[in-house]
Amino acid sequence: DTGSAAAIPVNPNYDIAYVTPVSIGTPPQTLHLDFDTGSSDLWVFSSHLPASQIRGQTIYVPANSSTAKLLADHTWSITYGDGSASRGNVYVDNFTVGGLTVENQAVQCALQVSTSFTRESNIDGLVGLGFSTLNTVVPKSQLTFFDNAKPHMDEPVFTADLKWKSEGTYDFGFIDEKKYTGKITYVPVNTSPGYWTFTSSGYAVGSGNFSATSIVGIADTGTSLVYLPPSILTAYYRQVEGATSSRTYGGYVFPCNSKLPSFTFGIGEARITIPSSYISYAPVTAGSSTCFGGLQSSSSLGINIWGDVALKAAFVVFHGGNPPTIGWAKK
Ligand SMILES: CC[C@H](C)[C@H](NC(=O)[C@H](C)NC(=O)[C@@H](CCSC)NC[C@@H](N)Cc1ccccc1)C(=O)O
Repeated sequence: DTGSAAAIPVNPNYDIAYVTPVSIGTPPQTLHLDFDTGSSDLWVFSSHLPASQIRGQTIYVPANSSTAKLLADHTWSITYGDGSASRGNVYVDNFTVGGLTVENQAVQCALQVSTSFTRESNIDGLVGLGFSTLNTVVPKSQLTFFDNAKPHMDEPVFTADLKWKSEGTYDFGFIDEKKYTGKITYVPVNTSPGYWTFTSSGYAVGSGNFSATSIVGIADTGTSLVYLPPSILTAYYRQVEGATSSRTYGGYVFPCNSKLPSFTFGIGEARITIPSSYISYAPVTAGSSTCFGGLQSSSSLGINIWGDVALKAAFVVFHGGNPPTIGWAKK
């Protein structure tokens, strides 16, 4: 089997996150979920949520699905790096993404979501595509959609073709040669942290020379920005007129009309270049002439994150073989 579905920016002006339409249950209920390689819970806004926590999201109503079954006495509770959180109970139901169906997929129904989820009216939940060891369901942890679908897939892979301010694609079970140029460079993945953790071979700022240095980080489709060690940030923003690290805004900001260099990172011998337009991320507040950078420091996270700002500069293959690997290509 294979599947292919759109990755749609939730906001027309800034790539805060991408959502993908999925069908759950019988008759199918369509929700728009944030496919997130940085976590492993599939959870949805549901009919169990208090109305006060719903602001325009589409909810999953298990009672309206003839194939929904409660997973009795199972609960979940998750927290994310940005401090957001959610928790609830668990059903299993039919789950379809772009024509690829998994029966008896664990669908975690929210009974409580934190305010940042309530505020994001275009995200109806998350589909965790990390390793199932990260799943928070107790007493028995559940498998991700990818782990459930893998045995039925033509190939045990999914690919991310995210795009700057436009609609991209997630493909499941096949690699679409039309979506990239040149060759795909695969590097090993360390699965023990539960994320798609890999080592980049170094970086370059603009047209400067390449600095060969190992950068261990995670490929996280559910994180908007790129978070890297402070020394790399200093090297980058030193080249940006008026750039400062702002305590007020919690990161590097600069005048929106400043000229920004591109940023290149290494995947083995290969090089992926993030255009400067991706790094001038957004005004700090609507209409401001001060912009927030798409590259920020990872020092407060304790982990480097290659989020959407980097992923949308490439075609990325999440290969779930034995052992798993991650592949990067230009496009
Ligand atoms: C503070 C929580 C720490 C980071 C840790 N949680 C995690 O690692 C979870 C699974 N993953 C995440 O918090 C991050 C990876 C960060 S590593 C510090 N990825 C998922 C996140 N972008 C999902 C999201 C999407 C939209 C809106 C908000 C959040 C834990 O539970 O211990």
